[in-house]
Amino acid sequence: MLEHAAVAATASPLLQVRGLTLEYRADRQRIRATHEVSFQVQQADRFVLLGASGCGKSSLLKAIAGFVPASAGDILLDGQAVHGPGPDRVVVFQEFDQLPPWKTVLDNVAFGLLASRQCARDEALQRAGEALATVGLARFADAYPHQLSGGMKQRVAIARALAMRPRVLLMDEPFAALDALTRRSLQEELLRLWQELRFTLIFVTHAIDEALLVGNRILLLSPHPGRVRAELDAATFGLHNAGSEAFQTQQQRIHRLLFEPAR
Ligand SMILES: Nc1ncnc2c1ncn2[C@@H]1O[C@H](COP(=O)(O)OP(=O)(O)OP(=O)(O)O)[C@@H](O)[C@H]1O
Repeated sequence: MLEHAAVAATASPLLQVRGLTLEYRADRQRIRATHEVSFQVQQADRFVLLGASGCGKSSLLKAIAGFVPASAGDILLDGQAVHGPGPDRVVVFQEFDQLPPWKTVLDNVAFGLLASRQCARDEALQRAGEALATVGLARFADAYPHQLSGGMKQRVAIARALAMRPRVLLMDEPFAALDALTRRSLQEELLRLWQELRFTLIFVTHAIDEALLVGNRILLLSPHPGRVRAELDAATFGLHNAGSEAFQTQQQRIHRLLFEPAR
C-alpha cells in the first residue's frame, strides 16, 4: 500500500499549467500573451519554453512565479494552485542589475533567505557562502556587484536562487546579454550544477541551440498569442553532441516547427 502511494507520488507532476490564458490591459486594450497553454513539469526536468519574440514565454514564466494572474486556466505546484509569488519559485532574469549594488556579493546571495524569513542571519550567511562556492565565486564574497563581470553577476544571481532551494528554478533568458564564450561557459556551469543538485528548471529562451543544449524537454510556442505548437524530448542532445549533424538536423526541424505555418 505504502509502495503504491510512493509510486503515485513520484508519478504526479511537480508543476501543472492547465489551459493558461494570459492577458494584459493597456490603453483600454486587451493584449493576449498566451492562449490556453498546457504542460506539465516533472521533478528534476530541465524544461525549456522556446518561441519567437513576443510569443509569451516571459509572461508564462512570470505567471508561474506568481507575478501575472491567469485570465483563464490555472497553475498547480505540488497540486496546490499558485496565487502569488513564493520562495518555492525563484526567478533569475537576464538583466545584470538584478543585484542591489550596495550589498556585497555574500549579502546579495543571503538576501532572499533573509527577506523570505527562511532562516536566521548566521544560517543565511552560511548557506550563501556554500552557494557562492558552488558557482566558483567564494573569493568574491566581499566584493560589490560593480566589481564583477556580467558573467560573474549572473553566477551570483544563480547562487542566490539556488541558496533558496526552490521547488522550481525559473530562468528568463539568463545568458542572452552575455558574449558567446561567456554564454557557453555559463550553460556548461548550469548543466554541471544540475548534475550535482538535480533541481527542477524552467528555462526561457528564443535560441534553438540553447534550448537543445540546456533542456531535456522543450515546449515550442507559436507566435503571438503563444499556443503550444509541439513538445519535444531533447534528452539525447547536450554538450557532448552540440554542433553534431544530429544536433543541427534537430535545430532545423525545430526551426521549421516554429516558423512554418501550422498545417
Ligand atoms: N506588462 C505588459 N503590458 C502589456 N503588454 C505586455 C506586458 N508584458 C508583455 N506584454 C505583451 O505580451 C506579449 C508577450 O510578451 P512576453 O514578454 O511574454 O513575450 P516573450 O516571448 O517573452 O518575448 P521576448 O522573447 O521578446 O522577451 C507581447 O505582445 C507583449 O507586448
